[in-house]
Order: sequence, then C-alpha cells, then structure tokens
Amino acid sequence: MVSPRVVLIGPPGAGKTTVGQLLATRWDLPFVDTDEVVSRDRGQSISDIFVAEGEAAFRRYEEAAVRSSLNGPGVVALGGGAAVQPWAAAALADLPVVFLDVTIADASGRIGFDTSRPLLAVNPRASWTRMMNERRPAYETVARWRVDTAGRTPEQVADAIEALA
Ligand SMILES: Nc1ncnc2c1ncn2[C@@H]1O[C@H](COP(=O)(O)OP(=O)(O)O)[C@@H](O)[C@H]1O
Ligand SMILES: O=C(O)C1=C[C@@H](OP(=O)(O)O)[C@@H](O)[C@H](O)C1
Ligand SMILES: [Mg+2]
Repeated sequence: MVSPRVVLIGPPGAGKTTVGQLLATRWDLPFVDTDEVVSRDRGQSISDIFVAEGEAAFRRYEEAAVRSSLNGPGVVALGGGAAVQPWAAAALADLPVVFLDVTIADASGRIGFDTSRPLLAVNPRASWTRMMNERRPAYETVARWRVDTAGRTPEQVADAIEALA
C-alpha cells in the first residue's frame, strides 16, 4: 500500500500549499494539492464552484480528491476545511499528518484576504478567527505533529517538518 510521506493540514494562510510544494521538490516526490485537483477536475476555480454550486458540492468534490490523494505517494496539502469534515479523522488516522499553525496576525499578512477564498470573502479577519477557533480542536486531534509557522519562512517551516517526518 502506497501512502503519503506527509499530509499538511491547517487554516487558510498556514502555508500548506507553499510548504507542501517545497517539501515535494526537496524530496523529489509528487505534490498533490487537493484544491488544485478539485479545480482541475471541475474545470473551475474554487471560488467559482462555491458561487455556482455551493459549499456542500465543493465538500463532496473535496472528499473524493482527498481520498484519492491519500492512496498515492508524495506530499499532500489539503484545503483548510478538509481535515475537519466528519469523514476526515478516520481517513487520516495513522498517516503522518502535520498541522501548520498560524496566528491571525501572520495569516492576514500572508493572504491579504482577496476573493480567492470564498469563505473569507465577507469580514475576513473575524471569519478567519471564528473558523480557526472552531477548527483548532479537530486540527489538533487529527494531526500527529503541530508546527508553528509564526515568524518562519516557508523554507524554515519545511526544515522543521523534515526534522519530524
Ligand atoms: N511561512 C510563511 N511566511 C510567509 N509567507 C508565507 C509562508 N507560508 C506561505 N506564505 C505565503 O502566504 C500565502 C498563502 O500560502 P498558501 O501556501 O496558499 O497557504 P494555505 O495553502 O495554507 O492557505 C502565499 O502567498 C504564500 O507565499
Ligand atoms: O478553509 C476552508 O474551508 C477552505 C480553504 C481553502 O484552501 P486553503 O486552506 O489552501 O486556502 C479552500 O479549500 C476553500 O476555499 C475552503
Ligand atoms: Mg492551499
């Protein structure tokens, strides 16, 4: 059975996509970002899927993308909401899951809260903070390790993960 070398979870702006790509390059492994898979399969951006079909449809596409990515090798970056869906804890059990932690101060500086993240389109700072407070317990339960990304460059976050996984 093939399974990922590392699976990155955490909120928007934690750096899952960026650090995942970096690690895959370092390790010469495939990189899978589940948002990219959904977007490619559906032929639409994530925000267009939310607008046209709603969040519930996106979550169905996302579940399929996550499940198939977990059956492959390499580095997997999940979208920020995937790890807290009801099916996720069982699907991620026994995998090398890393929770990339970040504060609102760092996340807001990183993502600038543009329209590419539909759940943060309205009142982004308050929405991010509420979302993180609700999700943190699930992120911590599902992850094998937590890596603090505050004040670290993506390279330094990748170094911290390499020391673990
Ligand atoms: N450790 C970091 N320090 C500074 N900027 C970062 C860091 N990690 C990611 N970024 C930047 O933050 C933005 C969001 O990163 P991204 O990887 O898309 O996060 P996620 O996939 O967790 O939402 C990108 O512009 C990226 O370049
Ligand atoms: O937090 C979420 O629910 C979401 C996070 C996004 O991924 P990133 O965490 O990579 O931004 C993307 O999957 C979608 O907009 C929903
Ligand atoms: Mg991402």
